[in-house]
Amino acid sequence: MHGVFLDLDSLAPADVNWQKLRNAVDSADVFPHTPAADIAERIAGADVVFSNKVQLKREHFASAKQLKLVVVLATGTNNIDLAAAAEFGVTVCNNVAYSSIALVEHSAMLILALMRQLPSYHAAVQQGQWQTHNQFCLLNPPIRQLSGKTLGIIGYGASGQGVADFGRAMGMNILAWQSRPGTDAERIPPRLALDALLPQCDVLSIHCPLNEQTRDLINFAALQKMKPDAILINTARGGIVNEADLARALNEDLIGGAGVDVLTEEPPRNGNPLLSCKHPNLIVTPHNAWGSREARQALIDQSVRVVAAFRRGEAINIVNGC
Ligand SMILES: NC(=O)c1ccc[n+]([C@@H]2O[C@H](COP(=O)([O-])OP(=O)(O)OC[C@H]3O[C@@H](n4cnc5c(N)ncnc54)[C@H](O)[C@@H]3O)[C@@H](O)[C@H]2O)c1
Ligand SMILES: O=C(O)[C@H](O)CO
Repeated sequence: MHGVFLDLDSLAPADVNWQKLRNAVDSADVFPHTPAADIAERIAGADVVFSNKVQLKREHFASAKQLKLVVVLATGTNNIDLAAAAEFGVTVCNNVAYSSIALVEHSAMLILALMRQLPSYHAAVQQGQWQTHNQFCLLNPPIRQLSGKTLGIIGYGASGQGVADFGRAMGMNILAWQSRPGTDAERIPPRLALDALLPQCDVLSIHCPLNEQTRDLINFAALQKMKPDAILINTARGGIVNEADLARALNEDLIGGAGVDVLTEEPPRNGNPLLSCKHPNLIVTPHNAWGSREARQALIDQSVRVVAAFRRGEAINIVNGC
């Protein structure tokens, strides 16, 4: 079985044991990254393709005659044409819950930083405002506690449940919006329609996949329904939140702040409304919520199991029903 790694460097492989995944196939071509124009040629002789964020489209599945398996080195599979893969008999598997702890820690960091106005206070100290103040402390803009506030979760899967647990530990009330009914074991909190959820949230955290149902889910109309001091967190995918609408909502003080780890274009070579937005309570991180060393190793370990299960004829983590 011949494997092709299209974007190994996206895993920052230097401090993890990725060779065990290389050894899960009989032979391999390993590319640190792959420009779109080179994909077809590189995967032409592959039985298995490993991709984190390289986009695999219909034309690639049509031309890669030997391809049997795509292992997405991520949870999100929005970079893969899943229907086309199924049409050409290619199984697509992802990695589940490997980064939940990292995601929860990153989301918690953003929630706390924004509720406590960390960007403004950091800037104030750097600009010398504390040094020249007539009191011993700075208390403007207002600092808010989490206890007693309402945390809304969109997408109550691995990371959504983990962020809900963090919220409960902080004394928050949890509400969730989820596309499917949950099991008792998942302890899904009251499920509300999105329109009913939005006005109640002090913090809204997004944890659903990007797909045709969730694209632009949080648009200007949705943002207008939120509390004027609400905090929006998106560690899921760019495109679920309309970025121009979010920048406008921040500029017009319709919400109190936002923490965003993901953008529609990554890296954002062509600019982005959120990168030019100067709102004092906006934090943008470079899609690295998942990226702890522990999570990257867990991703590799799980991918080894995915390949081994496929080779045994007992595929796991299938996302395209094939
Ligand atoms: N920023 C990062 O570093 C990072 C890391 C891991 C995952 N992610 C993204 O976060 C997403 C969630 O990750 P996860 O591990 O919690 O995945 P998960 O599959 O465990 O949970 C996703 C949940 O969303 C629900 N859902 C699906 N469609 C929905 C819809 N239309 N409306 C509401 N809920 C819907 C699913 O039923 C599921 O419960 C991934 O799809 C991925 O795109 C980002
Ligand atoms: O979906 C994921 O797992 C993250 O975006 C990291 O690739």
